[in-house]
Amino acid sequence: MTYKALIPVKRLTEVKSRLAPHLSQKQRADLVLEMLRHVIDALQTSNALDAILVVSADPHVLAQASAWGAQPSPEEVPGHNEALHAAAIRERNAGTGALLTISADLPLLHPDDIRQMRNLAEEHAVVLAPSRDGTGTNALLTRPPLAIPYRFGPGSFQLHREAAQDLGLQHTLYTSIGSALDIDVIDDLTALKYLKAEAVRNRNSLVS
Ligand SMILES: Nc1nc2c(ncn2[C@@H]2O[C@H](COP(=O)(O)OP(=O)(O)OP(=O)(O)O)[C@@H](O)[C@H]2O)c(=O)[nH]1
Ligand SMILES: C=C(OP(=O)(O)O)C(=O)O
Repeated sequence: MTYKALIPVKRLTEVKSRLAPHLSQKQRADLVLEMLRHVIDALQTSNALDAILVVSADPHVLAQASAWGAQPSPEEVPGHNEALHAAAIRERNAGTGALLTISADLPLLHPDDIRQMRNLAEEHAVVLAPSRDGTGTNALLTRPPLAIPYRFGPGSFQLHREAAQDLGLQHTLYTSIGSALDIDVIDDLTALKYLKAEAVRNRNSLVS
């Protein structure tokens, strides 16, 4: 079965508006590209995926994705959920068995996070990775693509979980420091400093 990742990325002129009081537009664009590269690297290193697609309307994002070994996927329909839906339809029609739709702004994501979500997907049609505050969806693994509709936005975690429940699908949660910390507001950048050290300690304890 073919497993692929979809990473949605806005136009760089529009990213991280919640950080605008603290960072210039260039700083926000550079931050997004730095985190995107980290997410692509974690996905590649996991060896758990057959392809990684970056879905964006921004030519610079698509070019960087290609330079980093991901597949550029030009946005066919504008909008977060709409762009992902169009890409997922195309992948389902092409025979892709499962899609890991994952946010581009997860600076502590680790290859083990991907491996563990993929393992969970063997027994569950839907794997949900909530954001740190429990309201967002930082990663959504569905087998097949579009097993549940995309409902990204405020309160998306509950909406995605309710969709799986309403459709009677086997679903489960995956939570780790790496999957839960997405960078949206200035407090997330503060938390990053502390959680990075904790993530390293946790992994060292696992391997020791
Ligand atoms: N391709 C695409 N990706 C999007 C769109 N809207 C959001 N995303 C991506 O979806 C993920 C979550 O997006 P948000 O947190 O809502 O947007 P953001 O730029 O990270 O932050 P804010 O501007 O503060 O909301 C990020 O990877 C975004 O780049 C869209 O319309 N098209
Ligand atoms: C879009 C989402 O999150 P955020 O805007 O907080 O990144 C989401 O979790 O559905």
